[in-house]
Amino acid sequence: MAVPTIALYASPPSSVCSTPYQCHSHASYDFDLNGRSSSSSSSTSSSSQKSIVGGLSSLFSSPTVKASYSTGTEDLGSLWHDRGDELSSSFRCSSLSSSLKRDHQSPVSVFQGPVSCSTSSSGIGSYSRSPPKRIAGDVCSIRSGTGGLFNGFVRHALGSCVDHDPVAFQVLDVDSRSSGLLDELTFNMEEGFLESNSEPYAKTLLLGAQARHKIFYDDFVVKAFYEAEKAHRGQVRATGDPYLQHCVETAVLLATIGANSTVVAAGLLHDTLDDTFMTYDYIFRTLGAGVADLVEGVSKLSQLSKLARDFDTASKTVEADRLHTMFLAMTDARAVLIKLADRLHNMITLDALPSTKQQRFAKETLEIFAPLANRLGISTWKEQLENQCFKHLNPDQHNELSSKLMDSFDEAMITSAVEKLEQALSDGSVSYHVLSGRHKSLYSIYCKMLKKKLNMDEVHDIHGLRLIVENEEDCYKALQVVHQLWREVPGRYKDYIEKPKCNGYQSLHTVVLGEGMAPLEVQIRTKEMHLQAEYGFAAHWRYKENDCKHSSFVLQMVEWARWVVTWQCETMSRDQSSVGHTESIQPPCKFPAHSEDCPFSCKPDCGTDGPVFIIMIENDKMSVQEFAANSTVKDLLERAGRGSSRWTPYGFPLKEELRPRLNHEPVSDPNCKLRMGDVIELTPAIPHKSLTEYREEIQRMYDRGVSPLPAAANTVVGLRS
Ligand SMILES: Nc1nc2c(ncn2[C@@H]2O[C@H](COP(=O)(O)OP(=O)(O)OP(=O)(O)O)[C@@H](O)[C@H]2O)c(=O)[nH]1
Ligand SMILES: Nc1ncnc2c1ncn2[C@@H]1O[C@H](COP(=O)(O)OP(=O)(O)OP(=O)(O)O)[C@@H](O)[C@H]1O
Repeated sequence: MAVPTIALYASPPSSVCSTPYQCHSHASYDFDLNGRSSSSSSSTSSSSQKSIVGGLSSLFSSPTVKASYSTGTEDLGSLWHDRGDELSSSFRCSSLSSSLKRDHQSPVSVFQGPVSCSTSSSGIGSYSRSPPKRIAGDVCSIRSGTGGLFNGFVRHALGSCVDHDPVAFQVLDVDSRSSGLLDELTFNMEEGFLESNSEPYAKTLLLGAQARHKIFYDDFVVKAFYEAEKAHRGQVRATGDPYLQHCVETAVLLATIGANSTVVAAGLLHDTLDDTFMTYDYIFRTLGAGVADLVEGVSKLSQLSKLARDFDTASKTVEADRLHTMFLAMTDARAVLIKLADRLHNMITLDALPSTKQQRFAKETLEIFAPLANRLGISTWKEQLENQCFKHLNPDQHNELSSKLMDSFDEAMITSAVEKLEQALSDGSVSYHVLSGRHKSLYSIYCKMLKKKLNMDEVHDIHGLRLIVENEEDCYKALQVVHQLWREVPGRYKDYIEKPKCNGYQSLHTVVLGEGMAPLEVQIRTKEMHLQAEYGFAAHWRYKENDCKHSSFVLQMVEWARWVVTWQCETMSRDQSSVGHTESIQPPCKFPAHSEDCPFSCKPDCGTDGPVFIIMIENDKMSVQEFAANSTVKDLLERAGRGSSRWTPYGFPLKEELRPRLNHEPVSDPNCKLRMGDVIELTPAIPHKSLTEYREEIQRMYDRGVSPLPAAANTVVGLRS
């Protein structure tokens, strides 16, 4: 019997949806890696190409049959080493200065080969099925080049995958390892030594990871594992479990979404810079720049997230939004993936912490990390993060809702509905690309009930199916099949094809009474409509964040990060044993660019470099501020009311403690340009009076026997020294 498409969601991405697929050439999706639109059509090939629609949506969709990895992580019990809170609450913690340095922008490729149009024949996972009249796939092209709209962002956010020097591109990362370029840093393996000297539990942990994902057999990953073991030896989490367990679980989560060996290795070592004596240079020497840069990126994100938590910055929507953007833009987007995996495992094991800390972490996760997962399109992580937060922040509502849902929620109903619809479509000779099902997450149900003032029975999309077909005509044919198969719920049919929503969203929606008369929402759309719904201006994350006002730069930046991360995971899931891999990798489709006249498009007047977001700390308050590209420290000081004619490059305060600090170092040149993710700490306000005048005033007060005004004394920092 054919395995239903729905089963794809239960499997790791190495076997995710593999329905061969047609990725249409479409003018509005034609975009090169540097953001330049072009009207050339995609190249085609008859060979199997992973479905952009099926693959991209299924890779990160919530599992219909519960994902196996979530059970795995929970099985391992509760681990928590509350590093965040052990750091000094001041931003002057020692690791910050190292993690915030402005170098090491290593051009590490996200991909493992040159960008080209050649066709990969691999990637047909074991869960592929044969839908009626399957539609053949073709391959989309992508061009490399330099310059263009997104360069500024892309360089920061995506590493070299957009530094498209095609020559450099070919020698980076895993290919470079295999071609021997980095021989001296990699496989003079002391692995045997490490292994024989490791703690006994280490072997068990490694075997456990290998049982869950084959990437843990990769020599490079095994080497990283033993390095992590060595670095964290003796460290325990709050539960008394070895710290290494957390590193392994983080790496398993990454492997499960299809991350490659570099990312998984960095996942294993993600805490080493902050929590152990391991240095950037050591990681660079033993595992290469790719891993070292990622670990450093994660460390930077951890520091910033801690700052935000300490200052409660993210509770304000605008600031939270800037933080999300900054996180995506300041570092390789893959570092964000690692940070998300780290946070997800920490949330799963949150019970080990005292309740006040549980609250703080849950709040921060809901404000920062769940939206980030949503924007990157990793909905399984987003849902798990939100559900965990919900459990800790609203335990009563969580308990009430989950016990109610026990009665109404029916996993098997979705599987069976998929099978029935599949059969009916086959009988009616309606072809389709992907048929998928999902159940709504507990937190999403809760939010919908709150927002629309509904009780649970009135939420009609707890069980949902989505059908992606070739063209509009098939949408309506499929709708008929659905309505013949199940009874329609009156008033719930919506034709967003004939009347698209104002954001351009198109789809047919209907609610029918499925098995046991439970409502079942069915969405039917073409693959172009689906691409817009996932990646374009009607993207689901924007639909969900409709109360946020984003600049078009930010919107498109998120689209880019999401698209590239998805691409990386898709391609890696096709070839998990990536070391030595030489086959060229191609993107799953062209970037879904906006049409020329699209009101949501990033207009050229945004400049090629978008805004920069920085963190400003002033008088014990932290804010995330947006500046135009090329702004300087001086601009920031002026905005903060600290502009001073004295602060020319040559007239900057001599005393270091009077100067603002940029990433922990006193600024020596006010014309220094601001960069995404910079942390600027302003010294207490410099009084307008000269220091001499202040000294004299204080001396006079002292002479009169009056103590100086506390405020004044506080502000005159120079007097303290
Ligand atoms: N990506 C994307 N999805 C959308 C958009 N609008 C609706 N959807 C999807 O379609 C589902 C149902 O939307 P509608 O039929 O408009 O229903 P509604 O008015 O929001 O209310 P309900 O029927 O109660 O869900 C949503 O839950 C989303 O999954 C959109 O603008 N973008
Ligand atoms: N009927 C459906 N079939 C398959 N997937 C769906 C269906 N409806 C939504 N999804 C997908 O499920 C994921 C979770 O969506 P969720 O149910 O939380 O929100 P929503 O249905 O889009 O919004 P809302 O709660 O506002 O109605 C998203 O990726 C969404 O695209």
